[in-house]
Amino acid sequence: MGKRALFGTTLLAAAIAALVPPWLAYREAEYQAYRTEADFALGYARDLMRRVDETGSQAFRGIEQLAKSGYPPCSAQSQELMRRIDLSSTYIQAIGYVRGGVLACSSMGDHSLALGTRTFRTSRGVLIHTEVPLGKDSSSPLIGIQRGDYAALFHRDLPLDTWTAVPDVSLAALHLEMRDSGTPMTNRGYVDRSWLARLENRREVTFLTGQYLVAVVRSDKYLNAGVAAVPRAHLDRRTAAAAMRLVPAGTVAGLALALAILLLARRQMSIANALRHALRKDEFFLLYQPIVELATGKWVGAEALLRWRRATGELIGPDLFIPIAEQTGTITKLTGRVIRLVQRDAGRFLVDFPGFHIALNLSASDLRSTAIVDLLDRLLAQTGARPANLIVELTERALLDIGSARKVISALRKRGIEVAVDDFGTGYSSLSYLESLELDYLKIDRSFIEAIGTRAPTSQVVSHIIRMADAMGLRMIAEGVETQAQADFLIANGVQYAQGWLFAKPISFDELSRALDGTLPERADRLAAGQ
Ligand SMILES: Nc1nc2c(ncn2[C@@H]2O[C@H](COP(=O)(O)O[C@H]3[C@@H](O)[C@H](n4cnc5c(=O)[nH]c(N)nc54)O[C@@H]3COP(=O)(O)O)[C@@H](O)[C@H]2O)c(=O)[nH]1
Repeated sequence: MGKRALFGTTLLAAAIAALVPPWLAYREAEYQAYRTEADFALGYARDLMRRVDETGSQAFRGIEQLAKSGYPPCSAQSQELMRRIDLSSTYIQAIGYVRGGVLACSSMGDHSLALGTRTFRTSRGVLIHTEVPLGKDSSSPLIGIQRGDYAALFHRDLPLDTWTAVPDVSLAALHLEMRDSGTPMTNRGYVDRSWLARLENRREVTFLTGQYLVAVVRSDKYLNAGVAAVPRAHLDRRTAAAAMRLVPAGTVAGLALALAILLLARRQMSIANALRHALRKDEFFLLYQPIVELATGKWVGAEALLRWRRATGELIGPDLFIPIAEQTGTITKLTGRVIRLVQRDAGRFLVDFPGFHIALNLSASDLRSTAIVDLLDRLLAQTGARPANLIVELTERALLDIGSARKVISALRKRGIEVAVDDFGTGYSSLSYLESLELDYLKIDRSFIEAIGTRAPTSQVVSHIIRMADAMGLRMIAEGVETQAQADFLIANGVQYAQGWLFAKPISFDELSRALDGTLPERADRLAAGQ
């Protein structure tokens, strides 16, 4: 990524980081306000439903008592029973005997009362008289429930009488079978009957519609539903109050995050600048970590590992600067430098040791063009080494751009330079993905080697990786071998090569060369021959 692009990306990331937390805080405020108001609405609807259910229960109990009493209708005993039922109930206003749509006698006495024409028959055979006319007044406050020959009357508003504290909340109890027509059994304020459809098969539901937050609760006992509709203004006020608490905290978090991104980017950019300076000042050098053939213990190669020593003497590890070099586009220059350092260190060493190899790490950017192949060709030409003296290590991440990777890998292998997939198992690639590439070695990541013989969840992974590499015909190099037990396990499981502190830490080329003296037959022969 170029300097400008990095700068732009950083600013964009900082802007997003600054805006997202306050936005999330506002969404959280909306959610909390909705939950609170929805809980209130549900509470009102549930309470209304409980009262309506109790009204129905009192009506049906009274009617059953009268029907089972065996007293002749409107007899003195029957009317006495009606009065007792009426007095002992909290909701019933009157209960009586119905003849031809008229309450012929009731707990109020002998005078008759027409039940009106607005009557609905439920599927359970109950008649609901939604407007029982009281005298000349057509807007009757009474509602009647009739089963068989008896009916109980109620004051329509009785189940609503406790909600004086929330006068603008609409409330209604509706019979679920009344559908499009019919008056609610009881109601206050605006209620839309179509809201019932939102219940579907649920027992209760809350939702926002138009100017209301609505709760609908179905009765457990009867075919009724209670509805409570809270005006949206309540919700808006509660959202604003919650936002006043949460958004400032979100804003602070957002600004802190944006600042952290800017500081991190500044640090990255300063390291990137320092890297460019270091390249000019030649502050890099290589260490080589031997790669051991497990069956013989022989050093058969070494991985070149880059180090940066600043003018101050400070040593910086590749874990810190390689990722930044990759992000800032300096990595191809660094790889070029590594190749020149190998050339400088090894000289004609690889001609002397044709069986020895140097492994080089490449990054994703190195694979974008075949220029890397030309650099390696030049290294071979200038050192007199054979292609088999080089192994190229590619991380799974570098292989993500499979098109470019395939092109470079193919060019390398055509020359006889072998290719290893590095840090295998740490993410990114799938088996089928790897199978589609021509590879020679699979390096088993240190994290899996560490887990050998432990109770770590990944302890079994290494066996799977070994089986998989075998099946793909790949040779294996285990990374980070630190104990003899790990080495024994790897030998027993057929892993051919390893590197790690058990055998040797990364060392300078001079140390490598000295340590190899006499250990390789080539060098021993030459020494014996006095060359
Ligand atoms: N693109 C490039 N990447 C490079 C280059 N040089 C190094 N790197 C990558 O940086 C990562 C860290 O490397 P380093 O700090 O050098 O660590 C290596 C070994 O020192 C370490 N190691 C080896 N054996 C052991 C061990 O037994 N225990 C232990 N704790 N650490 C051990 O592992 C690193 C080697 O890893 P790998 O390359 O995966 O084989 C690292 O990812 C390097 O690849 C470069 O020039 N270019």
